[in-house]
Amino acid sequence: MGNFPEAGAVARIRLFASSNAWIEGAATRQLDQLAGRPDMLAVAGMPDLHPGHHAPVGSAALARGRVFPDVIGTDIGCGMQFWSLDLPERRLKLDKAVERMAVLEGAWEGNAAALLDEHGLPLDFAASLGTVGGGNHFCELQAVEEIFDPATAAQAGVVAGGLSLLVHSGSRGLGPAVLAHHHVDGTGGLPLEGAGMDYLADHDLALRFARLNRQVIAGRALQALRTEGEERIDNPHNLAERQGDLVLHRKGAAPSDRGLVPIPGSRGSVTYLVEPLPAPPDALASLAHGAGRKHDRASMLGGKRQVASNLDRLTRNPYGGHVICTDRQLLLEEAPEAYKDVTKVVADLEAEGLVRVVAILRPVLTFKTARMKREQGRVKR
Ligand SMILES: Nc1nc2c(ncn2[C@@H]2O[C@H](COP(=O)(O)O)[C@@H](O)[C@H]2O)c(=O)[nH]1
Ligand SMILES: [Mn+2]
Repeated sequence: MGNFPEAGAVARIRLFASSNAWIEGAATRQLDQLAGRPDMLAVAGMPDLHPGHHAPVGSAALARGRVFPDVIGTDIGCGMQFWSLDLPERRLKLDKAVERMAVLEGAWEGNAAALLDEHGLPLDFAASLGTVGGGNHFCELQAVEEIFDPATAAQAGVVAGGLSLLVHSGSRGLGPAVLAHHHVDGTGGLPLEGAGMDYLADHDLALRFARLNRQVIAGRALQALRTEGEERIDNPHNLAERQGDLVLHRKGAAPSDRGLVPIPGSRGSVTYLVEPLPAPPDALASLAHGAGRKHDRASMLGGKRQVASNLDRLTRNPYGGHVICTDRQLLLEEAPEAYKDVTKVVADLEAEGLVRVVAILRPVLTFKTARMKREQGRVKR
């Protein structure tokens, strides 16, 4: 992982963003606080950096002999899964697809318990396997906008006129249960020996649950679209990775050591498919995982923006595509304007020599889950 200062010394901090990148002071302060935790060797901030609960989203942190569950947070294993479809864009019947993809709102009708059992995973959250979950999770059908490197794009099944699916979801109820079980007060984390290893064992189950969840969601979407497809990329961005006595934490940071990486912007902007380049050790084998939030949820619900938005506008995208989401509040919170400009984020990664753009994809149909009725009621009060 490179030569970093020894534990006890000041951890190295590196921000991979241009001076005009949109990065809040609160996020850089969180990056400094992360670097000040015990046994921390190095932290990296990506251009999608924004404030998180216990650590900034868009960051990676390397520690010796210690793991920090609160840094990874509740949605352990959340990530992006990319599928190529055997359906050319010219054969897509968008109206039918909009109608059929709505099936994702309900529970999966398959045998979740049997599948989890087969994968050696706990059954406690079987009911949510194959569901997208709320917030900024999504399942999105995408079309090819531009290909810069056809040979590399073909490795991910991206060809002119083709369609792909990007699934963003995590470990549903399992991640929060794992964090609650290994709760630590304060910012001291857990020593790797003992309690830290116990956490990592449960964390790994949540990581595997999250990947399986994305696979089931993709399978349901393919069935709804009456097509077949192939999983090409699975890139988790909330995870801890142990390498000997080192622990690499990623909080909303995409691993750059697993092949091509999709970097989505929002339901109203493009996704970049990038190839990671050999990077300096300071980057901690990580990249931006998206555009990153520019405005928090509360400010997206504020006067001006809300007045200007009707449901029709909110459920269309600038490319003529559709958004399936029956929850107006969520549509506002997750409006494209809530996010930074993904083109600038990717330009910063390119300028830092971390990636090369392989292709650009545009959103055709985005599915977002409506909040549960009970939750909606709580928010309104
Ligand atoms: N293509 C889409 N991208 C989206 C959508 N909603 C959010 N996003 C992007 O994904 C990341 C995910 O962030 P995370 O911190 O929740 O893991 C976010 O930063 C946005 O850039 C969408 O509907 N479609
Ligand atoms: Mn995520």
